[in-house]
Amino acid sequence: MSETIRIHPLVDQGLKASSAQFTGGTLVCHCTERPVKIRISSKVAHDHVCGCTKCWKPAGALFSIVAVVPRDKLEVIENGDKLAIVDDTAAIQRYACTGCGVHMYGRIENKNHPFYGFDFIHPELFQEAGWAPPEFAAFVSSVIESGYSPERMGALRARLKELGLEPYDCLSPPLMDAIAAHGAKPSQVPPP
Ligand SMILES: N[C@@H](CCC(=O)N[C@@H](CS)C(=O)NCC(=O)O)C(=O)O
Ligand SMILES: [Zn+2]
Ligand SMILES: [Zn+2]
Repeated sequence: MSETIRIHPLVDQGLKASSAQFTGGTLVCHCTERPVKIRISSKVAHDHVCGCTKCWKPAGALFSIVAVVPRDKLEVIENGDKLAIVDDTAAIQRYACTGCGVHMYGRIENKNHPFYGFDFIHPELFQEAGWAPPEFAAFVSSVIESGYSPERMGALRARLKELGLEPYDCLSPPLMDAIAAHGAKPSQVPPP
């Protein structure tokens, strides 16, 4: 009997469709008292599951769900005094709630970073439904760093494909191309 591989509770039963009406909403942390609330006035883009050790995931999940929004479309609206940066040396400064530990958003302050201008959020924290579901799986091999058995990686990648989440060990090819294009020097290769 094949064992069930749990990716994330919102992914394991199949992905929920996005709604054309979704244009943003409110992210809420897990605190029962004085929850942190963040207003997002935008759709989410590049939603994906991430297997890296740095992204916040709920208990029991192997992957996080992460998407981006323009940084000027994100506003902390309640209890922002509870937020603290997890690691201020990381490229993405992740703001976590000091009450419940949930990461509310990640921000890039380096203006030369290819993704400067975008904040990283966990759309499962939206009060509202309808956000675009994950499109691919990033940093898949990184789950081994969290203790996942290397022998089970074949089954894990097969399960991700079954869910429609193509597995990559870094980001997806279009995002990797965007990063490379950002760092490209004037043309040293013949044009196509
Ligand atoms: N293998 C590493 C990968 C960490 C990593 O590079 N994470 C990516 C995806 S979230 C990233 O962009 N990190 C930038 C940062 O964390 O500041 C781990 O699992 O800790
Ligand atoms: Zn909290
Ligand atoms: Zn990550």
